[in-house]
Amino acid sequence: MVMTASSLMPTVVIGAGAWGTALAIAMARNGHEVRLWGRDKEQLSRIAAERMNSRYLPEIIFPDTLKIEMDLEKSLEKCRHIMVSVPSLAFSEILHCIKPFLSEDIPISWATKGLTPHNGQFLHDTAIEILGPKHALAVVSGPSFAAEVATGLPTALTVASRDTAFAKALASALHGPALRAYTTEDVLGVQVGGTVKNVLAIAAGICDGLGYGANARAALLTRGMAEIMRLASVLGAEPETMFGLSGMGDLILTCTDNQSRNRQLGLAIGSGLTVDEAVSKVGKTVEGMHAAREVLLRAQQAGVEMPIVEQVCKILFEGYDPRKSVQALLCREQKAESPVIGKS
Ligand SMILES: NC(=O)C1=CN([C@@H]2O[C@H](COP(=O)(O)OP(=O)(O)OC[C@H]3O[C@@H](n4cnc5c(N)ncnc54)[C@H](O)[C@@H]3O)[C@@H](O)[C@H]2O)C=CC1
Ligand SMILES: O=C(CO)COP(=O)(O)O
Repeated sequence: MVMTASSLMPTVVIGAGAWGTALAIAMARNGHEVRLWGRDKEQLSRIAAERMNSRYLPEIIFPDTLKIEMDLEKSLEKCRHIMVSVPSLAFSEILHCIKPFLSEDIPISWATKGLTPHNGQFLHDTAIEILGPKHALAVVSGPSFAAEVATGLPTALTVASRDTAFAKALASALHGPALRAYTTEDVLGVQVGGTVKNVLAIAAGICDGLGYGANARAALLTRGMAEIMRLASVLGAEPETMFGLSGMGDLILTCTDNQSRNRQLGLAIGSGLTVDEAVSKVGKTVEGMHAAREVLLRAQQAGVEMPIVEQVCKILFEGYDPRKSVQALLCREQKAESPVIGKS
């Protein structure tokens, strides 16, 4: 059977946070039958009664084709596609939880950005390890704040899958008057960009919180991009992907706009709060905080220098003074500017 947007319906979106809800709304606005499930039953009942997710996306009324699903097991029996949108910390737990109810022809996508905690795996590898090799898998990524997508502001996304039919069908399910969805086969590249940019957004927030100005921010973004490129190329991703929506696009968005929770954390640290105080001030999902150490470890294993990521780790986990970290970056050995492979 040819895979189309309609053949992916009903889709069950797992994770009724900001992004899961926004993606469910986007597909439902295109007339697709979508079910939204979250682990908090009380919150789900409230969403069902109000026809909106007032905690994360207030005032956005759900389209009629978006239904709330209280019983995950039952919804999995009927669905034709599952989209996971929980934080990376919960990703493998969710896959273990749904696995017993899945047949192998059900395609799975996720919008989670980050790595699997403790082993630092990319989520695609974790998905294969848990679910086996038979499911079609896709990653949704790109510069996309949930609130703007839910409001219907213009946005472009990338759908990455080794299964081109699935990528096209999912892109078409998401594609609407204000949402443009592109496809790529570079699953690894899309995951590298979406993961590392969160760590760099913390760095950009710190830099701005310290009041270091626009020149410093531009330098940080550019050198941060060089770090992404180096890691991506050593891991085997396509360099072009880094210049696309899921790489440079998301790096620019997250490092420069205060809607980013990663940037918010950095801003709070840069303005003088301790890391613990900053975490509780932001009080939301901050993926870069979880990914930073794992990204650095991967870079070290691959022999890639990522000085900005390294300083972010020192600030987050070793109590380094952010001013001293910036100083350490500025004091690095003088060298030719080179964002290319193998150089630093
Ligand atoms: N918010 C945004 O604009 C965007 C978010 N993302 C990514 O999407 C992922 C989810 O982020 P958000 O929706 O923003 O987070 P959120 O904090 O708004 O919501 C997360 C949801 O996951 C649920 N959850 C947490 N642990 C769970 C578990 N063990 N089992 C089931 N549900 C669990 C929470 O109850 C909550 O409903 C993250 O990886 C984030 O980087 C990607 C693009 C845009
Ligand atoms: O990934 C995002 C936008 O593309 C959301 O960024 P934050 O998690 O930093 O809010």
